[in-house]
Amino acid sequence: MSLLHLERVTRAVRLPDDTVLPILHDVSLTVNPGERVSIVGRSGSGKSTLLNILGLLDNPTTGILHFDGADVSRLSQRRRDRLRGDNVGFVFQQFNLLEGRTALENVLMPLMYSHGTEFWRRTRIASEMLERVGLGHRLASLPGSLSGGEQQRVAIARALVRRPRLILADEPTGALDLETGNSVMALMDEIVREDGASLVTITHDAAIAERSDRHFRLDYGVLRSETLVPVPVPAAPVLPDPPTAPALSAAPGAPQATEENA
Ligand SMILES: Nc1ncnc2c1ncn2[C@@H]1O[C@H](COP(=O)(O)OP(=O)(O)OP(=O)(O)O)[C@@H](O)[C@H]1O
Repeated sequence: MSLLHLERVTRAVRLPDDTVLPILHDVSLTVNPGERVSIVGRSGSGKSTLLNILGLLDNPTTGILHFDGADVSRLSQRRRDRLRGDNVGFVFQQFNLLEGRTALENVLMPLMYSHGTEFWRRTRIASEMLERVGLGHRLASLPGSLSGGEQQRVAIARALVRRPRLILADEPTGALDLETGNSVMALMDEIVREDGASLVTITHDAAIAERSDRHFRLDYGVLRSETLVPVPVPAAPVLPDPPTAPALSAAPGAPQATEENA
């Protein structure tokens, strides 16, 4: 059974002048357990609107949205919130960590809504998750004292600490340099794979999109499946052959070896 299933989903908003602005048009998408999907699209194409629907934060205006076989539109707000809390983790471009709280306290946050053993063992679970992202030695650090890559690793630990079945990543490398972004994505991929979760990544970056199993493009609210052309690896520069003769004697104007100066 699919984890997430959208069929002919539309989303429109009513503007203050009472006109209706359509944002998403007949979006159909199925995400299977363990699958990694990327969505690219220009600014204003409707990515955040779609992400809010995928993450059960917002309802479609029309169309079908099923999560793990359940028709989300039929659920009460309380049950939908619980379904989201138990099953969905979010990773954002700007990390969205609580500034006055330590790394450990940030990762503990989602566990405050857990139940039973998960709740009682929460400090240990959060510490282990921070160890898993390589930050076991920074439990007491405040976000402001961590680098961008470290902050995103805390955010990943927070998103994954309840072992969600779906992770939604919105431009997860957007605030990081290329190298840090790649290592953060590699880490997230690894944990997502180990936990068997599904990952939906929204990105502008073709190299990040390439990591996914299936690729989509959102254009003016229309979602299309896409075949990615691999990002070309720049060719190594061609270096001139090293000089074979001693440079000094070959250079114009260089003193010639004579009997006097030899
Ligand atoms: N509540 C709203 N009221 C009015 N317009 C809205 C509302 N929500 C979204 N829009 C409009 O719908 C379009 C899509 O917005 P959305 O935020 O989903 O785009 P996006 O692809 O995430 O953009 P970006 O990459 O710039 O964040 C935009 O033109 C936006 O102004």
